[in-house]
Amino acid sequence: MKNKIIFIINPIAGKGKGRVIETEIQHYFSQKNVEFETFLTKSIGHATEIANQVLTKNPEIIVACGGDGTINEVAQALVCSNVALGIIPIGSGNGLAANLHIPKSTEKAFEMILNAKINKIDAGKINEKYFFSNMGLGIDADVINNYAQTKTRNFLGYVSASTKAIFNFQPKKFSIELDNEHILDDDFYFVFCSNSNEAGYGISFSPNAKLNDGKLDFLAVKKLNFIKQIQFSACVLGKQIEKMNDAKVLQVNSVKFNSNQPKTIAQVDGEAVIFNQNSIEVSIVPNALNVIVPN
Ligand SMILES: Nc1ncnc2c1ncn2[C@@H]1O[C@H](COP(=O)(O)OP(=O)(O)OP(=O)(O)O)[C@@H](O)[C@H]1O
Repeated sequence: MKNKIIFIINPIAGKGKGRVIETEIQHYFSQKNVEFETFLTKSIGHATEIANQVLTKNPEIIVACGGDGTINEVAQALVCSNVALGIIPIGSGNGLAANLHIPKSTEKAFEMILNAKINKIDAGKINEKYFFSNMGLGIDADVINNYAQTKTRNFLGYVSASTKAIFNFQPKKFSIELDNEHILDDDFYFVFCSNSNEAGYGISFSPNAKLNDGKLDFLAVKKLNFIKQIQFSACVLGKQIEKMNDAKVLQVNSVKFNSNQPKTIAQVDGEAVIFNQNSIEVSIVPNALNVIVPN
């Protein structure tokens, strides 16, 4: 019998898929020659707690069943360990899973876990917290904070959260240091660091990002008028953001953000995070995580 596979399932992820996946896992894996266990998350942060607890049982693989938020919580515990992260993408956006080409079909994703082909990917670090897909402090952070307060966890929920964010948006004042040198001091519409080339729903603010290049893809866009905001959206949808004159696109190792506000509203892997600090440091940890990928 192969070593243990642990499944950590977010029952509220996606469009209710989290509620049925446990039965599918039990049905599929009980027919295979593997030892496995399933756990359901109860609240925000619980997936990290479970992952830390089950690491003491020396599992071979811990599988996050959910979206980018659940993957982030499970992977926090696996950074720089030998345990591989598996992903069953049942979230609503599934940005990281899309970049890794993880099958959307549950059965194909199960097969992938059994094949256990492992690649190393980098992790981003924002202060003491890891991210694997992206983080942002601009209008995206407002969208995600609005989304966190809605009950509609699907694309329509993002549309409604985005509309609210656009109409209420106040530019964010930051002083930005890139690789301890470049200084940008301005009011920003968008400030973003990415490890992955997809943010979810096929949308990308960093189409050239690679998960294993040891670099962060940085994007900053100064405050924009309404027409330019439409131009920004068109460039993002066309994956041509570097062609926009107002956009600064760079690959870096580290970024420091300073603001004159006592707290900083961020989105980290699509989840709302509030830092009670005005100084945010972002860096990259190369080859930090073993991830199961398709053959
Ligand atoms: N039982 C639970 N009740 C409420 N929230 C939960 C529960 N378990 C986990 N969560 C939280 O649900 C949030 C959303 O999870 P996740 O990102 O995996 O799904 P999603 O938002 O549908 O997918 P995506 O991020 O790909 O759009 C996470 O912040 C997670 O901490």
